[in-house]
Amino acid sequence: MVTQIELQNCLEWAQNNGAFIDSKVSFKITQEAGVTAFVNENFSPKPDQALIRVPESLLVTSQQALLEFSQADNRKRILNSVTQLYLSKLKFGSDNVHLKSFYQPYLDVLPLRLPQPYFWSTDEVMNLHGTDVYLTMRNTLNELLKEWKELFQVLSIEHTAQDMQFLSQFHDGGDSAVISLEQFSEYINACELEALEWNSFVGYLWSYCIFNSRAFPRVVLNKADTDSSNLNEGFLFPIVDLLNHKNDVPVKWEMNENNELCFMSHSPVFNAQEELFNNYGNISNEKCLLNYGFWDSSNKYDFSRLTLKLPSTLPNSSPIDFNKSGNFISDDGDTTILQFNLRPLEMVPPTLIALFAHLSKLKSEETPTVRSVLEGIDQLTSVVSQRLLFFKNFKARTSSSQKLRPHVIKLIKMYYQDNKKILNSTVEKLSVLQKKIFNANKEFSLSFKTIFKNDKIFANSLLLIFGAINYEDLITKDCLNDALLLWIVKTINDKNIKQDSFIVQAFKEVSGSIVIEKQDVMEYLPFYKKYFPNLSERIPEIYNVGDWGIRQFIVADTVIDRLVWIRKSNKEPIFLMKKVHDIQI
Ligand SMILES: C[S@@+](CC[C@H](N)C(=O)[O-])C[C@H]1O[C@@H](n2cnc3c(N)ncnc32)[C@H](O)[C@@H]1O
Repeated sequence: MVTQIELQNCLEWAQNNGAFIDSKVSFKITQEAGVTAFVNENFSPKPDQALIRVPESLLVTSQQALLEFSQADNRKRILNSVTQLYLSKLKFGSDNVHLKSFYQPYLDVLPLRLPQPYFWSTDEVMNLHGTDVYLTMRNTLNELLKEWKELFQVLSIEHTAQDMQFLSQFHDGGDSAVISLEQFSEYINACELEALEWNSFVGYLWSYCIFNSRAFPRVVLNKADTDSSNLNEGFLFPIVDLLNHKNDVPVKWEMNENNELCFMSHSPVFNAQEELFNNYGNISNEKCLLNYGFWDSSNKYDFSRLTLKLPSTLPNSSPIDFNKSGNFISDDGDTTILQFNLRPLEMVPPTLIALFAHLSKLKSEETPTVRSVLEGIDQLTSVVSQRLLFFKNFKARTSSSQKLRPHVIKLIKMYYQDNKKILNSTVEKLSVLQKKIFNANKEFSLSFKTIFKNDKIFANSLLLIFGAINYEDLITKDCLNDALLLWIVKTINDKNIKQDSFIVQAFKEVSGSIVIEKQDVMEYLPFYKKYFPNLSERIPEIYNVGDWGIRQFIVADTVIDRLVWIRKSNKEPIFLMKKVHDIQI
């Protein structure tokens, strides 16, 4: 941890070199967040009152980096990488690095041991296995390794012996292999931070993490050369980078006419001893963890990610443009990966509902229908519930040799708990949405439970056939589908039933278009023989009125496919009129 003396030296260095720090602001070192800024007295900042001003000459930018690595030749694409390498050289290199002695007091307050999970022990990292954070870390490290190798090639820098040995484990030196997070983690942990060489991969990773957690975007410097290609270019802003983060805190960073970069807080009032925060952007906890190594359980910008791997044909056939909606991640020709953010304070993303309604569509449905949407919500609920189970079943694990550090276990537990909370609330939201859609379409529905209650003669016949005393018995005796088939054919044969009933209409439609092959008949024969001619003889007042031929049952089964939605929560079959349901995306 940074010491009080190092912090003091850095503040003095900045002030001796023209920085202004308002006397109402002081810095302390805390157990929870390292260096932390506080206000000393109650006050209300005036609009545009700079609490901190730092001359441009104190910033660490790509300009200084290019003086050290002139071979990089101002290539915009790699400017951040060059600055990161420069930072590694400043921190871990010898004294003759450009401006090293000047920046030394600042370099001393950049913590060597970082809280980001890239620097956790292998056992700690393995507790994230199966999460999105785990995948992101693996991908980031693989990308970073490639970026670092390319940079070294451009700058003709040699790798350290330790890095060479690490890379030699992989065929073609890790160029095309995907290195596992476990392998990376073991390697990172094997490197001693105090003895890092500036050109080591772990040195570059340290620098990347410092940059990721402390850099500011170049656009705030108001430089005329700012164009779209260097919007991502960053620089280090000593002193202001000692402020911790809080979402929604109103702050401003601005260059003044004296070429000083200013930090303004637009909070209306401060109380003495209150923390003075910066705002790194309203960020989710996943980003807080990966980029900064902390977690805030009250973060309203938090979300849980739902990653779906689908055969490419499925999303491709849907009318939704997932690229435009921002859900598209990748497609290798066979599999498409889509990602959806589930946010506690927002509704379930309509594109996600629309996708599942599309996946639940029948061939006979050209557009999403009430049935396909309700069915889609059921399917989506299953997927979310499965993910929920993963987060619920988490137990911190460790190999016998390594101890998990308590503050890391706390972070990991918060990660699992908060994801669990979001997924739980998503399941609830889906249930509420499903009820809302169902209730809005109630007049176009008919539940089999109601049919059973109202059609006494039919219900009595089921007592004789299945021994079902009540509706629930049909479920326990597993004869609900047979009962449905019998009821549909009975309804069609009933002269008193309105011919415009949607069930009769659907039956007629199917009956008029269906082509029945011999093998269909063979398939239905066991079912048919189970009941006929027996039923026509035992209960002729129902089962000997009209047409009870096998064809009727084949048609009735297709009618069930098209109209019946089986509510997942209680397995209740409900007839739904075929009706378009628009989802506003
Ligand atoms: C830009 S630095 C801020 C100065 C930092 N406290 C230090 O000791 O150097 C960002 C780092 O500060 C810590 N940090 C920032 N905001 C925090 C917060 N709200 N809670 C806990 N730690 C925080 C994290 O370690 C993060 O990586």
